[in-house]
Amino acid sequence: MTSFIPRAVFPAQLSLPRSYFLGHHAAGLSKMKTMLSSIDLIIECRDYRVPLTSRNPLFEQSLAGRERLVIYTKRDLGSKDRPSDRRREDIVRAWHAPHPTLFTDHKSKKDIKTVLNFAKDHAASRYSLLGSRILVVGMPNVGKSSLLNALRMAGVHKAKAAHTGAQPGVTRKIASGVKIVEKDEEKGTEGVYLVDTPGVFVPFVPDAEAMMKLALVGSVKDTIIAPVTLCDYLLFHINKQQGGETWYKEYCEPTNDVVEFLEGVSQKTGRLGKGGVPDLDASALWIIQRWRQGHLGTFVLDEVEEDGLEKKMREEVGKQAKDAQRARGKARQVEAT
Ligand SMILES: Nc1nc2c(ncn2[C@@H]2O[C@H](COP(=O)(O)OP(=O)(O)OP(=O)(O)O)[C@@H](O)[C@H]2O)c(=O)[nH]1
Repeated sequence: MTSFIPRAVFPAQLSLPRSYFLGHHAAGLSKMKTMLSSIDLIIECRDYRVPLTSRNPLFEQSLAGRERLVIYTKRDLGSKDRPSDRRREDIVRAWHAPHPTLFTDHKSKKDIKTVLNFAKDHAASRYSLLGSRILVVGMPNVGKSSLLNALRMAGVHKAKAAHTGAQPGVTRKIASGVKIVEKDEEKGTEGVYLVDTPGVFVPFVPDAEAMMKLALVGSVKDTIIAPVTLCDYLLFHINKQQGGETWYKEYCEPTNDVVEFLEGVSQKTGRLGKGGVPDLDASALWIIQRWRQGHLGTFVLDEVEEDGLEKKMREEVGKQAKDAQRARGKARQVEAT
């Protein structure tokens, strides 16, 4: 029996859209900037599965110089607490130093308690008559509202205050602060309030692969990239994981062919169109959702290396320089006409 060899590279996707910066992203960001003077701490949420691709230079520029806690959400979808997971987390922590970094699963009481304690200690370290105000920012669908709800439940035992959903763009407006820690008269501390914000997408996605990663983790609406293409990219990643080809054995033999894979899924799950023809789009969307719920392996899509963040920042600077050069060129053309 020949052993299965996964694809080493994913074919270039030249026609894929590479922008998703919407009106409410821009509006949310400008509103955030106007609020900064009344904010004591920023919690920047990032998706655990894309620690590099989810870096948003807009937050770096707008929130620079502010105290920040970086939280990697959805840890349950990317980690199994293997030594390799912990090594990766150490690298990511070092990237953000001196900003502190935490990793959370919104359903883990322990993780939520850690964030809550951080917020309490931070508030206690600086007295403010109005209480401490924390702004929660991050890419669309990263789990900001879920984190807020979990902190509120753990801190003041109150039910959901923010709407959550599986597609990006659920939060469209900046709400008023939601209490997560009560005022404590004995300790002389005021309450802690969290301000939820709309997700803000990156202004420019460097390549098609980054766009597919952001779409897979749910930062981009599912209508933007063809489901079969996205599922093919997911299959590529599943096959790269140790033993990944066995995770879909109920649908088909190990394969690098997305159509063969999706035909197996269609047959097995009854996703068939007229005349029993496999419905590949519906099967692809279903598989992507299964992965997002943690049913098809838990792994990270980005390569995490010690100098990874530095490389990514150099790319961003290079891109900004190119944009500036292009803008100067255009300005010269206009002047000459
Ligand atoms: N498995 C898992 N799912 C999570 C976690 N946090 C959030 N989610 C899910 O991710 C989806 C998006 O969560 P939201 O809290 O609505 O995300 P958001 O960042 O507020 O989204 P926008 O309003 O689009 O900016 C929901 O389906 C949540 O249930 C987590 O830690 N683990």
